Amino acid sequence: MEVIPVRVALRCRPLVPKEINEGCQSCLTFVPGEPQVIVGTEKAFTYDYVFEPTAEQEEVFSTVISPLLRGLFKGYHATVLAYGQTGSGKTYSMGGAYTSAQESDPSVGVIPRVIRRIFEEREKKADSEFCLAVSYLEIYNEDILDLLSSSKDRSALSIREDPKEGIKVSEVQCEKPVSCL
Ligand SMILES: Nc1ncnc2c1ncn2[C@@H]1O[C@H](COP(=O)(O)OP(=O)(O)OP(=O)(O)O)[C@@H](O)[C@H]1O
Repeated sequence: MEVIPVRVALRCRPLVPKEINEGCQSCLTFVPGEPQVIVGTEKAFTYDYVFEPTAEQEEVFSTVISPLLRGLFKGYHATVLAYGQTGSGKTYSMGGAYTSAQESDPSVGVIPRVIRRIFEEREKKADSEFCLAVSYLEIYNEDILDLLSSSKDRSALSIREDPKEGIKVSEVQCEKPVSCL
């Protein structure tokens, strides 16, 4: 059987206070023990994982992200894509609204948890050589912006296809330690 290297997780967030005040109601039913939701009364959708509103960040992380991190340390690439309409919880799940003061807070999301785990793993594997680098891009109104750029008026970057390196964003800032250069 062909292995599909893409997994889809559905996370349903709790109603936010504004929705509760407006009298909104959840329209999803969760099928116990199955990664399946029913919208209304009859439309059923099945995913690789389904998280109910009560699921906490730790559960999402240990179920969906931890296997990717195990793969990462065996040399595989990993991509996590948050997709959903505005207000559906992408920033919350990815942990984009995170400050260093909240580092150990159970509410922190995927990104700070991944970073913590990578550094912990690096400590454990003292016999391996690591090179950690980071870039941070935003696509806004179809423009690609470099969030690590300190220049005040960030100009949009372009995507190019390099015969050797493949598709890349030219001139993106990549923060890496001197030992990796
Ligand atoms: N699992 C959750 N538990 C509790 N609150 C949540 C959860 N997911 C999202 N929220 C809350 O719902 C609101 C909207 O979430 P968020 O800002 O993450 O949405 P978004 O998908 O990033 O929206 P946008 O596309 O507009 O940036 C926020 O107030 C957030 O705190």
